[in-house]
Amino acid sequence: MAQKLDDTKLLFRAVIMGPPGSGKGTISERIARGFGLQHLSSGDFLRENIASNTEAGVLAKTYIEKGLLVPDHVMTRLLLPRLEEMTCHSWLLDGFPRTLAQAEALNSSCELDLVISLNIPLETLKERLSHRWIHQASGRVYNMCFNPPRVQGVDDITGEPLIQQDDDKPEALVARLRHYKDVAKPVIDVYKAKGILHTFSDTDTDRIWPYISSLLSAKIPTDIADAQRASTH
Ligand SMILES: Nc1nc2c(ncn2[C@@H]2O[C@H](COP(=O)(O)OP(=O)(O)OP(=O)(O)O)[C@@H](O)[C@H]2O)c(=O)[nH]1
Ligand SMILES: Nc1ncnc2c1ncn2[C@@H]1O[C@H](COP(=O)(O)OP(=O)(O)O)[C@@H](O)[C@H]1O
Repeated sequence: MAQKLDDTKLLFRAVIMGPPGSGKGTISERIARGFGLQHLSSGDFLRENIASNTEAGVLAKTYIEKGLLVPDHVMTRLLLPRLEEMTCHSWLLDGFPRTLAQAEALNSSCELDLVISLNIPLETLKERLSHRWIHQASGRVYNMCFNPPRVQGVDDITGEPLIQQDDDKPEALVARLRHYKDVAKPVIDVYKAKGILHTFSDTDTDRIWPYISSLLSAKIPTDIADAQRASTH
């Protein structure tokens, strides 16, 4: 159950996991909008740190540029203090934890209520990522078929050009997916053993979403969702 802080406030802490392209970012945005959870994306947070040249950002950049995961101690040093600042908020973590060591560090700092795991077929992932374009500065994601920008090739908010990432190319993607599976399996096993794992399998985000939405509606009382929405907007 959600952690009780005082008589009026309940907090809800969730994690969303899934391979690259599984729709974590897309679903996280819907959850943030619909249920008022603060969306915390490790990728966005790293990009912010890189853009503002923090010590951790400079270090993380050297790994990301090589297509590697950022070391666990760098990730936990970055993310855990951020979570500690959010003691009064309900949140949804996207992209963290990715490894068993990160899951253990998170475990010792807070109690999770729910883990959503997206299980999407390989062919679907390849197809989606080959159509993915992003606005690099903000991390905003588009898909030329599923959610195209209003003007082709241009970010809706800033009007700046969109780019396609090298690691969304098919050869790089297969290696990334294999790596994801190896690293994520023990993390998924931990959450399964805790009884908080919910796995969703389909080729389509729009078909998965109603199930996630009703799960969250059952777990997050309406008044809490309303209060969270009011405090995040
Ligand atoms: N065709 C199609 N595309 C989708 C669907 N759901 C998401 N997408 C698109 O697929 C791409 C990947 O979705 P994201 O939400 O970025 O996935 P992610 O899991 O956050 O990906 P990473 O950032 O690589 O971890 C984006 O271009 C989405 O717009 C869907 O149901 N159908
Ligand atoms: N929890 C994490 N542990 C290690 N590295 C991470 C983590 N989250 C993000 N990263 C690094 O940041 C990069 C960008 O992350 P993200 O935007 O989630 O994109 P993707 O899921 O496509 O790899 C990752 O490829 C990885 O190098």
